[in-house]
Amino acid sequence: MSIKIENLTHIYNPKSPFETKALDNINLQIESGEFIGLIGHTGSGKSTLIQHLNGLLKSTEGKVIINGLDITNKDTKLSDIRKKVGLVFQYPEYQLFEETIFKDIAFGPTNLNLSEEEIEKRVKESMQQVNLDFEELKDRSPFELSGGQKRRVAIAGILAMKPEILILDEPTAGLDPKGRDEILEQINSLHKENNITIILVSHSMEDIARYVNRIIVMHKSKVVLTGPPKEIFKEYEMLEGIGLGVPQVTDLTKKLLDNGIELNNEIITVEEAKQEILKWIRRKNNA
Ligand SMILES: Nc1ncnc2c1ncn2[C@@H]1O[C@H](COP(=O)(O)OP(=O)(O)OP(=O)(O)O)[C@@H](O)[C@H]1O
Repeated sequence: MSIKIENLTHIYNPKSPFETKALDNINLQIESGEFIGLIGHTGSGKSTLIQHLNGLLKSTEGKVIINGLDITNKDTKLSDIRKKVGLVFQYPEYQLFEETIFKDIAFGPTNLNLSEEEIEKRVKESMQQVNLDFEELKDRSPFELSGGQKRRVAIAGILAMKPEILILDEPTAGLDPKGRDEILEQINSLHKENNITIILVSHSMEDIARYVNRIIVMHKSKVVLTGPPKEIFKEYEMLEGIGLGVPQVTDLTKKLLDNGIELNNEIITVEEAKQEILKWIRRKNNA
């Protein structure tokens, strides 16, 4: 499913002393199957933007078009859109409420009036997708789980709706490095295996650089950069200027380059850096 955003502006508390323009004339096109990293400093407008993608917020001006359908049009049935656009909020584990993990994940599919067999199939599948053991966990309370496991239950609940667009707002917030890597790997597999459109909201360039096809950078309610990670990281000074920076390994490479060590300046993973440095050492030894 594709997303087109045209001249989207959102003002909170208009015409009051608390008026805030959270989105200022946003224009974006996201193609079906893209894996997007949406990044920006706190308060830049990321959460406001994603809430427009399934009609949770109403635009002050502008349009949001999902697969050709204008969801800002008052005649569009938002319930149909919400079945296809799955939104995982920040700290989704706080929204778990059922007495068993099965019931929690089955909540969305049950509301779709699916058969019991289909609901069970979807709960099993979505638990597998986030690496949770169905037999071991289905009858347990979600509240007995660790923070990372609770988050996976919450994500499984959205996956069980079989969304065609999956939006995750800071899915790694508050997790330890291992938990962060696991969640990101699972999201990456979901993208590879199902080719759904994914939008991953993050503060961290490190988190998204390895996985996404394209980065959208927001700053002060506007989209200021968009492109593949390697292109975005060339805008080093601008990213520093808006408090985002680049992944540490890209930063290190730049510093080595500035000091006369000839490396490819498009490095975004530790593995790429390792290979480039080894090549440089070999060149040096052969000279
Ligand atoms: N419900 C609201 N009412 C009034 N102002 C709001 C509301 N939600 C957000 N804002 C304001 O809109 C601006 C954008 O906020 P938003 O939450 O979209 O940013 P963000 O980039 O998602 O930030 P974070 O990374 O901290 O989640 C901020 O100035 C914020 O204070």
